Amino acid sequence: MTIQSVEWNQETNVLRILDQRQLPHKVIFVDAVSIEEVWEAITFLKVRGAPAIGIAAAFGLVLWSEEKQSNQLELFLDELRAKRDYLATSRPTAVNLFWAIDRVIEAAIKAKSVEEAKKRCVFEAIAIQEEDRNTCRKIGEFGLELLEEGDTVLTICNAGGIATAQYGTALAPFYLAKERDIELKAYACETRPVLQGARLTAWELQQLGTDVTLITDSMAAHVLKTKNITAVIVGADRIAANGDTANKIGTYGLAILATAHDIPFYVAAPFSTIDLNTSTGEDIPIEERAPQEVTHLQGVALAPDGTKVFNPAFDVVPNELISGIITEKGLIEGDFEKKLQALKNDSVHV
Ligand SMILES: CSC[C@@H](O)[C@@H](O)C(=O)COP(=O)(O)O
Repeated sequence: MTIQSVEWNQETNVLRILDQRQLPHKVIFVDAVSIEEVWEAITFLKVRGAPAIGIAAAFGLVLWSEEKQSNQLELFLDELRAKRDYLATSRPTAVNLFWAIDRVIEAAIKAKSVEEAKKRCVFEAIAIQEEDRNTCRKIGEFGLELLEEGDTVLTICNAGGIATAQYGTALAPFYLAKERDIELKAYACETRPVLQGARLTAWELQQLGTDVTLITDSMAAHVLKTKNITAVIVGADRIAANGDTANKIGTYGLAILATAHDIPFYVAAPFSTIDLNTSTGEDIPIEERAPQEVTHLQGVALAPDGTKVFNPAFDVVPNELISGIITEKGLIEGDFEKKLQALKNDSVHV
């Protein structure tokens, strides 16, 4: 059984969170018992990766609702909405956060009593997590169809099982390949400044028994030119209506490099990451994080005191550089705008 980034305990009302800041050296779980602790866990990257952030936030609302003593439904729902707004301030880019907490609110407002609203909150959060597991498995299946035995994939950041309910998005094909005894190889960009590639992807693929080679981000061009890379596959934090995709800083550069070397560049993401209310990548809010992430490495200062820093956590890949978007409904290619719109609220497949 793979490690779960977020696990809800129905008996104790505790949310167990894998503290991803401690990986790969320590596999430590922390217990969140309040909505504030969930906010803190998301903001400071104990839990990270778009789908996992959404799942954690949904359970954050559950934690609040389970604690709330009230018989007045309207008051309860007003406060729940305020807590939704509070959680929405934890990180700005991954749209799964807003999607998940809005789903919990939509479920709760159908209730006729506080008791029922509380039950609906738990039910919805569990459903979001369960659905994500199934969704990621399907992404893995569709992703694997693009690959053959012996292929090598380059990725960035960590879009793996610990960034989702299970399997991951960009890493999901590796899980499916392992089940089917198909050998795939991976190159993982270390992903400065927070090193999700080195700390998380290298660790996760090692656990899986996949042949993974770690490179620094600046080696990507050389590797794409010389290492017979079949495809670049990355995750996403938000996909705009026209297909422009925000993902971990460095992803845009990889898309340019993949295009220059005539290597397909795929985005793997669930439909919960597609935001039709955001028209283009220009409208996606890009999180800027603390300068210390750049000036320091694991607490050790690299730059002189007072160095000016720019630290955007994400960048945006324009749709024309994307060969296809691997979703739970299949591979989307071509006119993203039209196809995303048609598929988003529809049960049909590509
Ligand atoms: C399946 S996770 C997809 C994305 O959220 C992932 O690629 C990513 O960029 C995560 O950034 P992070 O800052 O670690 O939350």
